[in-house]
Amino acid sequence: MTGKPQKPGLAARSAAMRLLNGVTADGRLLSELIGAGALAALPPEDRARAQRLATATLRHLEKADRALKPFLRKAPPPEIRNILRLGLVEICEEGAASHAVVDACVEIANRGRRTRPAKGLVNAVLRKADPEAWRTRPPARLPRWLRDPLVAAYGKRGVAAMEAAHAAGAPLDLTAKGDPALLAQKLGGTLLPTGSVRLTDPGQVSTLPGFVEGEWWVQDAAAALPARILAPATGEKVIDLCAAPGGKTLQLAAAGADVLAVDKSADRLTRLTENLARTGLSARILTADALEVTETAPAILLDAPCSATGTIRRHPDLPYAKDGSDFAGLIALQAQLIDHAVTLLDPGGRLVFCTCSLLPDEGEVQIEEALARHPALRADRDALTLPGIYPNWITEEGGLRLRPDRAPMEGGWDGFYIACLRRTD
Ligand SMILES: C[S@@+](CC[C@H](N)C(=O)[O-])C[C@H]1O[C@@H](n2cnc3c(N)ncnc32)[C@H](O)[C@@H]1O
Repeated sequence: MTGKPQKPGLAARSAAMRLLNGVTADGRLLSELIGAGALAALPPEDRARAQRLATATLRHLEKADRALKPFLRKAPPPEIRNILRLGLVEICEEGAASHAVVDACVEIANRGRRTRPAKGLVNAVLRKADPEAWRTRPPARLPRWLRDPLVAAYGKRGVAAMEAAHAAGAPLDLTAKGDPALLAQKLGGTLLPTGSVRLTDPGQVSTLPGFVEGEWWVQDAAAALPARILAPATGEKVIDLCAAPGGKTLQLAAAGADVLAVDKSADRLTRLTENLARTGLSARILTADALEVTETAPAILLDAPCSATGTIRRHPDLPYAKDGSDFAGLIALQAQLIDHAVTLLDPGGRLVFCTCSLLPDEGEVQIEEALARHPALRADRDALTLPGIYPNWITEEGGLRLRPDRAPMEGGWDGFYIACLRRTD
């Protein structure tokens, strides 16, 4: 071995910095960066630590920028700003020992040609980190490109409440293959009124009892609702048009439906196949563009590709990796998929449309326009009446609006929009 031994925690912090730069400078999602091997060279504990640090920094990014502003005469270059953000969040939010974080951040700055000149600044600023003052600051605001349309839809107070929910993060929700009450008991979790099992401090998911045996799968409580709303009868044929990686397919199969799971991504369908194998459930799988499906069914689920803005509390990188420029294409595709799904519905059949989005263009507006285009469809409000769902969450056009700040139970849920459309001709 040559060279000085690495300071403890430095490898994880350096990797977290690379993740942070990849999101904020290159517009890549954490999942893409990690999937492409960004953490592959690290031992498992450093990998977990790097991911946790990068995620925490992104979750509190705008709050960190506001806290740093008084100490900076001018905006620092992006890489230095990210070192400051990371250090501040680790001290103030993660409760790490200040001197260790300052030393590590100075060392990280010292290692880069472009960041070296700023190591004195990093040292001086991070020494002033004040966890007490941090606690009194409001949560991170969303970037303007996303905040503006959300304020237009939900008002400033609504968006501030969502931002508080994003800052709080998310618990782990599971869907049981069998009896959820028994699963809640077995894992010491809480059974939510909607039927999901919630764990607040789960540790590593794959080591929880029943994972290997396929007794449950990870699925946010909001994401578990579309299949419950579709409520297939035993043996009923259901087409799941955008199915992978398969959380909803598993629910439909567990309910005894005869499921055709369609997705155009072969890679994502591999995960669906693995999930079916682990849980011992079955579905027919079709790798295809949903727009080319010709089979018909009395029940169709369309979990359309969308902005995923409802999942920010789990994926705080999203507001920084994206800028909304690809959303118009997604919104147009959603409308096309709805129109095609309607042609596959048997007379009297039902189509459940959903998106994990907070944007009305991918929910309320989409369904309002679909109802105008298809006079034979009606929105089935009764299908949305489930335990744990408040009547005032039902929207004017007859859909269900779920928001991260809107939940009676401890811990909130993801943002989602769900509507059940029935063919009346
Ligand atoms: C929101 S995800 C589905 C999540 C899934 N329903 C679940 O519960 O695990 C959207 C899916 O739509 C798929 N997709 C996008 N465009 C498609 C198309 N034209 N035809 C079929 N699948 C499509 C994507 O590959 C992605 O897997």
